[in-house]
Parts: sequence; C-alpha cells; structure tokens
Amino acid sequence: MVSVDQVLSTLSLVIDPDLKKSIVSMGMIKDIEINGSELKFTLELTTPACPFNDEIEQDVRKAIASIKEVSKLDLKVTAKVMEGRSLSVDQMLPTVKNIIGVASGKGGVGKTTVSVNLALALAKTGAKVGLLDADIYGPSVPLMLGMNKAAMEVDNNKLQPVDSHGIKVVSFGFFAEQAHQAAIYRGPIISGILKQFLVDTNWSDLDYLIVDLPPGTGDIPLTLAQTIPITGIVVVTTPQDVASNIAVKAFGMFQKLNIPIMGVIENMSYFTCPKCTEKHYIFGKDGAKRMSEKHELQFLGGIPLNPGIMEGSDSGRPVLVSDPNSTMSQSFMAVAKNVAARCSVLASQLSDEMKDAAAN
Ligand SMILES: Nc1ncnc2c1ncn2[C@@H]1O[C@H](COP(=O)(O)OP(=O)(O)OP(=O)(O)O)[C@@H](O)[C@H]1O
Repeated sequence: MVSVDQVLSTLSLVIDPDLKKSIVSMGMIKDIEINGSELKFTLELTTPACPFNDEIEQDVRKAIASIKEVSKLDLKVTAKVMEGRSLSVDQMLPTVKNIIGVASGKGGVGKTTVSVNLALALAKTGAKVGLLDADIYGPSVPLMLGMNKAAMEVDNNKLQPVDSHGIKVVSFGFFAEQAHQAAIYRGPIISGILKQFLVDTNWSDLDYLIVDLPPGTGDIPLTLAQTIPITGIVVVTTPQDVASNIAVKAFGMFQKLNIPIMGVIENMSYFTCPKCTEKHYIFGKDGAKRMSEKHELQFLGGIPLNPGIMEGSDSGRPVLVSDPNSTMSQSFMAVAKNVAARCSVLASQLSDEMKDAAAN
C-alpha cells in the first residue's frame, strides 16, 4: 500500500510555474486519505484565478499515475487566496487579503474601465472582490456599473458597500451632493475621505480589493501608499510612447515608496476590423510591452479597442456582464488571471520574509 510520505515525495516534484516552488512546500496538498489502492486528497491552489490551474492539476495527476500502488485517484481542486499584505501587522483592514491599486500616468487611458472589468473578472473566477473608486475628483464607477442612483448606508458607524454584479463597491459618487463639490477639495480633506473609505467601510472578507486611483501622482495615490500596507500597483497605459513615458513617472513614485509594481496593462492595444477580422494597431504595436521589458516589469496583457465598450460603460453594463464570452471579456479574464498570479507571487515572498523574520 502506498504511504503518505510516498505521495508527498512524489508530489513534491510538481512545481508551481509562477511561484517556482514545490506544491508540497507551499502547503497545497491537503487531507490525504489512503484506502487500499485508492487515494484521495485536496489540491488547494493559491487563487481561483490562477492561470496555471489546469497545468498544475494535470501535473499532479501525472505524478500520481506514476505510483504503481495507486489504482484510483479522487482529487478535489479548491483555492484559497493567499495574503499579499501582512494582515498580522495591519489592524486597520485585517479582513482584506490583497489590495491592488490601479494607476495611470495620465487621464483617459481606460483606468476605470480596466478597474471595473478586472474586479468583475476576478469575481467571476470565484474570488471575493471589492472595488473602491478612489477617483474622488471624477468618480465614474457608479456610471459604469449602472449604479447612479445607489446610496451608501451607514451601520454601526461603518459604511456599507453597495453590491453590484457580485462585487462590493464604494464610491464618492454615491454621495451625490458632496461629489459635485469634490473639485474644490484640497489635499488633507481628500486624504481623509480616502482613509475613511478604506478603513471605515464594512468590507468583510475580501480576497481582492481593487482601488481605482485618479490619474497621475497626486495626493490620493500617495495617501493610499502611506496609509495601509498594499499588495501592489498595476499601471494602465495605452500603446503610444507618450502615454507609456508618463506611466514610467507614475510607477517611479510607487517604487520610491517601496510599493511593488505588479505590472503593466495595455489598453486599446489594437482594433479588430469587423469586416476583414484583421488586427489594426492604431496607436502602434507593443508600446507597453517594450516599456515593461525596458523597466523589468511584468506585462500583464493587452485589452483591444472596441467601441462597444464605451456604449456599455455609458449605459452601466460593463462588457463582462453584457457579453461575457466576447474576445474583449476573454482579454479581461486573461489579464485578471495574470494579476491574481502576481498577487500569489508577492504573497509567497511576503510569507518567506515573515518566516525569516520569525526565525531571527
Ligand atoms: N478598450 C477600449 N475600447 C474602447 N473604448 C474604451 C476602451 N477603454 C476605455 N474606453 C473608453 O474611453 C473613455 C475613458 O475611459 P475611462 O474612463 O475608463 O478612462 P480613465 O483612464 O479612467 O479616465 P479618467 O482619467 O478620466 O479617470 C471611456 O469613454 C471608455 O468607455
């Protein structure tokens, strides 16, 4: 009969392609049961959005198939999102495993469109997701999610996020009166509002909190970076070199603050002609990819240009809701999986650092 040790040593040869670590050392193998030649266990992945889910499962099945004493495998695959921020030291938001800021160098590159669809895509994989619209000067999340009439309630001195398509949303746009005056608010007031949205909201348990930041490097990104430990920042850009160069400045600030740059998302990468189905690189090809390589950042994927996305955004039906099987939605799903994978890598590094600190 096969032993637990034999199972674990066979499975320890399976390496997570992202984390570059053995799935056994990452604690992904749980609840092993052996009954004669029948083997049962759970493979617990680091995120339901892992782009390598299938590959890891296949590798596990192959490894077990090499054990001649096992005639039948009952494999359950689950996922538990890892903590990409040190919850043990963060008393302010201890139920949110990962906070991801979405930044851009300049306005109008599609940062909010990406934030909304990234949040929806992560939720679609089964993760618990929140979306904080931190663009206090021009909150457009309510419009994009068709929540213009939504209002946030306060319960036990905590703001209650509003549910939309399975994600929990907080936006300054829900305070219609104040939102009109936002343009006249100055640094300290704006920082105070953001802190309240982060900390005085009843987010409950979240795997990922996406924070849609205003463009540039003003008070809000700075407040986010300085208020609370965050997992990292993703930078949205368009293929034009000019936009990419501005993006470089944006992430330079985060790097100075020791905030990891998780990678770069290119929006409006190309347009597919509906008649000839050929891809047209209207703003140039691979601008963001080249920028990522130059600055040793991860390229998290490209989103095509599609006039339908504008109509969907204006009518409150994001593409992931209105047309979940479209190429557009698939590209958002692919980007979301890469973002989740980066979170797992950062979480694994954090866990190593904490272990090292505890050992010293
Ligand atoms: N891939 C795309 N294809 C077509 N239109 C897009 C795409 N991405 C965004 N848009 C449109 O571009 C406009 C700007 O997008 P969005 O508001 O997301 O940008 P932003 O960077 O958040 O802007 P701001 O700096 O004003 O906050 C919107 O009308 C949106 O619908």
